[in-house]
Amino acid sequence: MPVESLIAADIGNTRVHFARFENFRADEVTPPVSTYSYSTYSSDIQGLRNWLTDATLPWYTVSVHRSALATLEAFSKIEPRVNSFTALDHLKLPIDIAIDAPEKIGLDRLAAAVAANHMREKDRPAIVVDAGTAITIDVVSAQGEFVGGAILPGMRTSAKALAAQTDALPQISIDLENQPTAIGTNTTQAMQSGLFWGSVGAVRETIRRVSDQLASDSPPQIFFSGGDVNYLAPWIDLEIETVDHLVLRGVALAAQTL
Ligand SMILES: Nc1ncnc2c1ncn2[C@@H]1O[C@H](COP(=O)(O)OP(=O)(O)O)[C@@H](O)[C@H]1O
Ligand SMILES: CC(C)(COP(=O)(O)O)[C@@H](O)C(=O)NCCC(=O)O
Ligand SMILES: [K+]
Repeated sequence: MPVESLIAADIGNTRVHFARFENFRADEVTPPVSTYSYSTYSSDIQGLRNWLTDATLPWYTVSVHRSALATLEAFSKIEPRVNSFTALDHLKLPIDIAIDAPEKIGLDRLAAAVAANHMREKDRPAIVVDAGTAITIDVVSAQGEFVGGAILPGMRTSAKALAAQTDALPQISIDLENQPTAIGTNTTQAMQSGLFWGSVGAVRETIRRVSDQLASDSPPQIFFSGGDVNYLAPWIDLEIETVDHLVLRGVALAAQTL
């Protein structure tokens, strides 16, 4: 039976994203009617309560952060507007998985792949880029199997690593709104340049290598999503499709199959 109205949650390492879907249709991968997010570390449950409507709905989640999942699950037990709470695992996500240890795959990666698999043109493989705490670049084959991908640090994660691993480099804030000058004339600018343009180049090169390895008859369709997508995507110089809430849409699709 289709689950037309539901709450989907994507519990990431920086933010937890929620979406309410109404009149969800799998054939259209209907976008959410409303979204909310809180920090993974502070879990603003009161803000979540305020965001909820009066409707009592079933909840479905994917998580890559255990304590934030535990916090949300505890909330679900005391909140009357949570009808049911399903933490999806790889067996409940509707996609064939062709990797070494399917139970170890990040469920956000898998949920995004579910959505991309649904949205891609038949016979074209999909490459799914999700830019958050980590940047993940994953592949759905032309046959619709999740076949693996690549994981690299997100820009803020790389910035933290530079500050932590050196004596002299400061912790810098990453200004994603303004693209940095390539030739930095001070330490902060130099770090900003390397982090930003390095990430752009890393993503582009990885997509190129992945495409080469796929060697598919039809070119892969490239989907971009995640909190930092709007900063990264304009610089990739490839035909890409930016999709809001790809992981959450994958969760909503999975709910239809349970
Ligand atoms: N310290 C921070 N302060 C403000 N925003 C941040 C900070 N760290 C990350 N962000 C933003 O939070 C968002 C996290 O992206 P998201 O896709 O939700 O990642 P994840 O799934 O890893 O939690 C990004 O837009 C990122 O730029
Ligand atoms: C790679 C990730 C850390 C990305 O997390 P995110 O940036 O969305 O917070 C997450 O998908 C994860 O914990 N994966 C587990 C290992 C794997 O996917 O192979
Ligand atoms: K990510």
